[in-house]
Amino acid sequence: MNSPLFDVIIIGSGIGGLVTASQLAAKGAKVLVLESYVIPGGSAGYFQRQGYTFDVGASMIFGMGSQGTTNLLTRALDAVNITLKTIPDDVQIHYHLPDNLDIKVDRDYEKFLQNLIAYFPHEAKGIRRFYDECQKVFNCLNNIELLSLEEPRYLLRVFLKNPLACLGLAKYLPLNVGDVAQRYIKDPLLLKFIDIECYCWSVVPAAMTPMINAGMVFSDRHYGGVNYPQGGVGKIAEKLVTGLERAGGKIQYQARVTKIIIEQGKAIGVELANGQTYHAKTVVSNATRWDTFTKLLPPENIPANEKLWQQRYEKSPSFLSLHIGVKASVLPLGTQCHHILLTDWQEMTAAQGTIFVSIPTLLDPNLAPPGYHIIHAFTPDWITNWQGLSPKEYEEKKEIAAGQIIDRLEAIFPGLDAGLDYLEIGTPRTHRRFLNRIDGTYGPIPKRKLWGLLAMPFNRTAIPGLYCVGDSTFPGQGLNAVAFSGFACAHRIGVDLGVKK
Ligand SMILES: NC(=O)c1ccc[n+]([C@@H]2O[C@H](COP(=O)([O-])OP(=O)(O)OC[C@H]3O[C@@H](n4cnc5c(N)ncnc54)[C@H](O)[C@@H]3O)[C@@H](O)[C@H]2O)c1
Ligand SMILES: CC(C)=CCC/C(C)=C/C=C/C(C)=C/C=C/C(C)=C/C=C/C=C(C)/C=C/C=C(C)/C=C/C=C(\C)CCC=C(C)C
Repeated sequence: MNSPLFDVIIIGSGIGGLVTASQLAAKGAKVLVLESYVIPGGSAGYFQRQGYTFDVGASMIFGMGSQGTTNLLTRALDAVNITLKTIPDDVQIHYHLPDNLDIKVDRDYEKFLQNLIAYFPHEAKGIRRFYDECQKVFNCLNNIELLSLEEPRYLLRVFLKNPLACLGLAKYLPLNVGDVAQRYIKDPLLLKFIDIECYCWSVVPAAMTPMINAGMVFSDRHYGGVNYPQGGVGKIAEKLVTGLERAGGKIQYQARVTKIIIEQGKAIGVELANGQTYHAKTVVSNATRWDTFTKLLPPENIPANEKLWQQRYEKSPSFLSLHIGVKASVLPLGTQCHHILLTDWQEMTAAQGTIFVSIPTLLDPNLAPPGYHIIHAFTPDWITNWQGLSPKEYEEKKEIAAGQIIDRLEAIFPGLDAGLDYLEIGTPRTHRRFLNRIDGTYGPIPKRKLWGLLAMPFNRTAIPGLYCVGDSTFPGQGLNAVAFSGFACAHRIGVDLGVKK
C-alpha cells in the first residue's frame, strides 16, 4: 500500500534542503525531509570528540547579518520564528601570501582598503574602483526581495518595484570578476591577490568567478559581516529543524534514498535503502546534480540539459581536513579566526597548495575544553589521490599528509606540533562517505570560462515534479548561496502547488 501523500519530499538536510523544507512548511505545505546521516546539516554539520565540537566543513558564515535582504540565513530562521545568537568576526581573513603579502580583510571597509593600498599605493584608485563596483552589485541584490528567477510574476513585480536594481543585476549576470578587475587594476601581483580572494571561496581564479557572487562575498563581509553561530555551525541546521518541526514538517534520519520513483515521466516519490517508499506531489533533491542524475535516477536517462550542464561544469576537488585540538598557548596574542596560507603563487590551485585555517574557539571558546583551541585546517585535494590504497597505506598516507600540513602551519603557529592534544584527519574519501557527495566534491566549477552565472541551472529539472536545490544549483557554493537556492526552490514549488499561506 502507498504511504501517505506529502506535498513535498526533500532528499537531504543540507542547508539548501532545510531552507526549502522550512519555507514550505511555514507556508502550510506537508513536508518530509529524508536524511541519510544521523544529524542534519550535511557540509554544515558537526561532530564531537573528547570535549571538542568540530565543524565538518563550512565555518566562515555569511548571511547572518541583521539588515537588508541578503541575510538569508537569518531570514530563513526568522520565517519559522527562530533566532540564533551569533558572534561577529572583526576580520574575515588574514592572508599569509607569497611576496611577503600579509593582509587582513577587516570588517570595516575603509580599514581593509587601506591595508591593501599600503602594499599597492600606485593602485589606490583602481583598488577602490574595483571593490566599489562589487558593492554596486551587492546594493542591487540587497534592495530586492530574493526569490525564484524561474517565476515570471515575481520577476515582473520586482522589476516594477526596483527597475534600476534589476537592470544592474541583469548587466552583471554574464560577467566574471577577472573582466571587471582588469579594467581597473594593472599590477600583476595585485591581480594575483584578486585571484586568491576569489579562489578561497569559488575554487577558481577571478577569470572564472561570477561577478554576482563576488559582489555578495566582497561586500557582505563589510555589511552584514561574517558572524559565527554560538554553539557551532551545526546549530544553524539544528535550529532550522526545530522551526521545520514546529511548523508541522517532518524529518527522518538514517533514511538513505536510493531511487526517485518516476511514473509516466513524472517524479512521484522515493524509495529508501530499506525498501520503504514515500509518495509526494513533488520531490526535491538536495544531493548534488551528479548524484541525483546518476545514482538516484537511471544514468541512461539523463535529460539533455543536465548533460549540457555536465559538459560545462566539472566537480571541484574535495578537501584534506585536519581537525586539531591544541593548547591555547600555541596561538599568539591577537590571532584571527580565519587564515589563508600560500607559499608559491604557482601552487594556488594545486592539490594541497592553498591551506585554509579556521579557529572557531577564538569566537566561541565553549567548543573546546578550557585552555584548548580548535584549529580546522583544510586544503583542496582530489579523491583520485586517495584511491587504490590498502587500509595500511591509506592510514600512512594520512599521517604523512597531516605532518606536512602541520609543518607548514608552524610558520604562523610556532609550537603547534608540540601543543597537539587531538588530531582527526579527513580525506576526500571521508567527505564522500559522510556527506554523500560524489567524489567528496566541494561543488561545481566551470570547465572553461563561462558567461558568469548564466549557465547555472535553477531549481526546476526536465522531469516534471522533480526539483534540485543546493550548491549545484544557481548561484553555487556557500551557505548563503544555498540558502538562496532554498528560498527560490520553495517559492517555485509554492507557486506550482498553489500553496497559499
Ligand atoms: N569543507 C567545506 O567547507 C565544504 C565542503 C563541501 C561543501 N561545502 C558547502 O556546503 C554547502 C552545501 O550545501 P547543500 O545544501 O548543497 O548540501 P550538503 O551537501 O551540505 O547536504 C546534502 C545533504 O543531503 C544528504 N543526502 C545526500 N544524498 C542523500 C540520499 N540519497 N538520501 C538521503 N540523504 C542524502 C547528505 O547526507 C547531506 O546531509 C555549500 O555551501 C558548500 O559550499 C563546504
Ligand atoms: C527582470 C530583469 C530585467 C532582470 C532580472 C535580474 C535579476 C532579478 C537577477 C537576480 C539575481 C539574483 C537574485 C542573484 C542572487 C545571488 C546570490 C544570492 C548569490 C550568493 C552568493 C553567495 C556566495 C557565493 C557565498 C559564498 C561563500 C563561500 C563559498 C564561502 C566559503 C568559504 C570557504 C570555503 C573558505 C573558508 C576560508 C577560510 C577558513 C580561511
